[in-house]
Amino acid sequence: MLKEKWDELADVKEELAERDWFMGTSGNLAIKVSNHPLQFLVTASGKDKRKRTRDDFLLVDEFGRPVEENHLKPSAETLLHVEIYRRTNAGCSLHVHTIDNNVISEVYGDNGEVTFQGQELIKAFDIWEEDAVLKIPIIRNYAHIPTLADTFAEHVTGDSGAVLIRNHGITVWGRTSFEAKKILEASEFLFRYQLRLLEHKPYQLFKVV
Ligand SMILES: CSCCC(=O)C(=O)COP(=O)(O)O
Ligand SMILES: [Zn+2]
Repeated sequence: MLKEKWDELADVKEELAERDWFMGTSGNLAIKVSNHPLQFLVTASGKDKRKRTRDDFLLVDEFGRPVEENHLKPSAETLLHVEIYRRTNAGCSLHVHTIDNNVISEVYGDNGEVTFQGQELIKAFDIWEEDAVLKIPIIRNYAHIPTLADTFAEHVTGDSGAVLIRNHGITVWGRTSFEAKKILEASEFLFRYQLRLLEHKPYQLFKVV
């Protein structure tokens, strides 16, 4: 099981690396290994996530502490992943910093959320109604990680979802790694679309949906 989950997360990491979503060692990924006790694999802190090595991940418990003595440190943002696995049935959580998610988070940061409507890719969030509205929350980037995790946790209300951290990045989660990746890719598509749209229709910024 552990080996299977390790390989699954390593494959996701490789795919996100191909998209160049781990600039400057940023980003962290996690995958649940067991429910009782709650244990998940998380990326080791400060690594170049474009490389595939035997030190890429370590197993942590429900508090984000390494399960075994280890020379590796869990991601500095492990507590955000902890909140996801404690509160939901998610199986995988992904955090990346991109230019698009940072710019979107700054443009709409004062609103506390960014809203999308009338875009086909909203369906990737399992929202199928014709005029459905997708809201992605934007939270403040607290340097104190327990405070960041507490603020983040307020928005972790379902087994899949996405939260932007202002001028920092996005964290998404899903029941499976496939679902988490789908939500991440769809979010980044929507962010790029919205930013491109603003170049052509700047007044869209003030449109209330
Ligand atoms: C160098 S990026 C700053 C830390 C961060 O936001 C991040 O995503 C990576 O931290 P980690 O400890 O998971 O490597
Ligand atoms: Zn980060």
